[in-house]
Amino acid sequence: MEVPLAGQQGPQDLPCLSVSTCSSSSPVSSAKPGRVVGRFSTGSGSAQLQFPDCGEDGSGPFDIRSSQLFKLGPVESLCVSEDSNHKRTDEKPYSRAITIRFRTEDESNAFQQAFEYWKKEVTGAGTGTKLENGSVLVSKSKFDDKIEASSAKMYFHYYGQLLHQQNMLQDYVRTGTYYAAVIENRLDFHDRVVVDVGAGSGILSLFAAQAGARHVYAVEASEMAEHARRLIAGNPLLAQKITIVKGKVEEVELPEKADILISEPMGTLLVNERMLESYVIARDRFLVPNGKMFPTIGRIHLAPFSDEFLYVEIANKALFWQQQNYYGVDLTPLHGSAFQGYFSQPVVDAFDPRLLVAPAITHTLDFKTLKEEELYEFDIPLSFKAAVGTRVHGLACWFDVLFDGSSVQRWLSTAPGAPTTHWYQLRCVLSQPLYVMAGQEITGRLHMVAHHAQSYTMYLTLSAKMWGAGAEQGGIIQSSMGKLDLKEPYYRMSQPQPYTWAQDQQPHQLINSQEIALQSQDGIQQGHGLGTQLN
Ligand SMILES: C[S@@+](CC[C@H](N)C(=O)[O-])C[C@H]1O[C@@H](n2cnc3c(N)ncnc32)[C@H](O)[C@@H]1O
Repeated sequence: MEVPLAGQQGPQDLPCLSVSTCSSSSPVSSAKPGRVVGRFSTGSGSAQLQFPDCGEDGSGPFDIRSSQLFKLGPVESLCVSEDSNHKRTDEKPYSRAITIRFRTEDESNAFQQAFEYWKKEVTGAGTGTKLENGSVLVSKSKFDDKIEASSAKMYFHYYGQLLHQQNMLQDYVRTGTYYAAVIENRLDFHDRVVVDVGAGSGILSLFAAQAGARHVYAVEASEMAEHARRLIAGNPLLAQKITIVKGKVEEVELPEKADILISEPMGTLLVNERMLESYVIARDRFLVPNGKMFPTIGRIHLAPFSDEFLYVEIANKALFWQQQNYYGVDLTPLHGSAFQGYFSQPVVDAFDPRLLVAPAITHTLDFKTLKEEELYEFDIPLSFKAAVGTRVHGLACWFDVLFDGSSVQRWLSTAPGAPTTHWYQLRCVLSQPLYVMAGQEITGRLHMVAHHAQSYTMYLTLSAKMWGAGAEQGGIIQSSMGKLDLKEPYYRMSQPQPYTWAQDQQPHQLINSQEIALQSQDGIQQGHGLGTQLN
């Protein structure tokens, strides 16, 4: 049903079936039972919603700027409003609520759209403040301040499509681990208020409801919120416990605080997409002090690797630009840039852990205490001891997250060698490899700087110290640097995987010999991580 959008000043009437206050289940008095009109208008300098057919007993007027409309079901909504007489700070600020019933789902959707229109366009809420002279002072949300509008548009468009939600749902390592973490820790959910941060299809909200949550607020900014609404309505035993709230966690208001947050905010290398920042903002906005977070901590693991085949593959991509007679044109002036360009792409694929040259180091992010700003720019100092003598081609990275439940602690791991997830692993390949001897120290730094396109620029330095005769004179003999864009990964999953491993082969044996055999690895599904693909 199309909503006839109101002009800035003209009132807009929309039909409802009945209105009841939340303190009583009986409808508030109406002139003609079964014929109630919800009127959106501007009055006393602000946008209001009222029900002129009803009496004064709690049905309005509502100041739309400080009100929220939640869909309780296909033909039922809840309108909660901040009480303007509210003085005490120790009470929940929303103290007035009505339930609105509609004859049809179309009427309900039209009302919802009108509410959102009046909130955004007429009051300027969410995008700015309406000044007395009628102009709007734009004060964007924390999300809009950090993220380019074009990036956000593409991002939420991507997640608004079922096929991409399906890709995540079909990662059974991921979804199965979430399910186990929730159901095995049902004590943490039973009779608790839950907020699902970035609910997508609503799957985690449904898990939380299965675990006995008292109520779940499923916050989702993309159009997927509409699909989630339908999915949840189609599971009626759980639906009554779940409210979909369409909007960004940085902007929406909820009627109560959460005892526990659940979310899947992890991107490639954990931090891609910058959704961890939204998770932390949701914690500060919605979680009770000492409330639980699922996941609770995240860890990035990093180790040097040796992969001659991968290195040659990347270096060879730029060979095209070495042609001196491409239809009579010399392409070589661009060879250097193309070469650097290919090495600026982190490689996403599943690799054999025996390519690692040293035990991994770990960088931990504690979601319960992490500050949002700490994710804008951070440094991971690197220090390894090579287990073998080999060429080091770069840094391999993966992550895991912990669900620190009261009953069971569960890890979701994306490590090489562990069951493959849609995140795979990530490798930063250096254009200048280092040669190391067994036992040699490799040091360096990974400096991560967030950018406005919901990702990071990665600055990697690796150095190998002097080794053997004359080493006591000190000094670093080799150093290699790379600048990579986490938003522009090279998805290599569909490429032939180069290594075959004999059953009895020990780690690093092949690294020493650098024997390379071709093996096609069909059937690996393309993953996603922000860039051309997400998460
Ligand atoms: C990785 S998906 C996870 C979806 C779902 N929770 C699941 O586990 O299948 C992240 C979801 O969060 C949503 N999202 C990302 N940032 C958000 C924000 N700031 N506010 C609300 N939703 C957000 C995206 O649109 C996307 O649907």
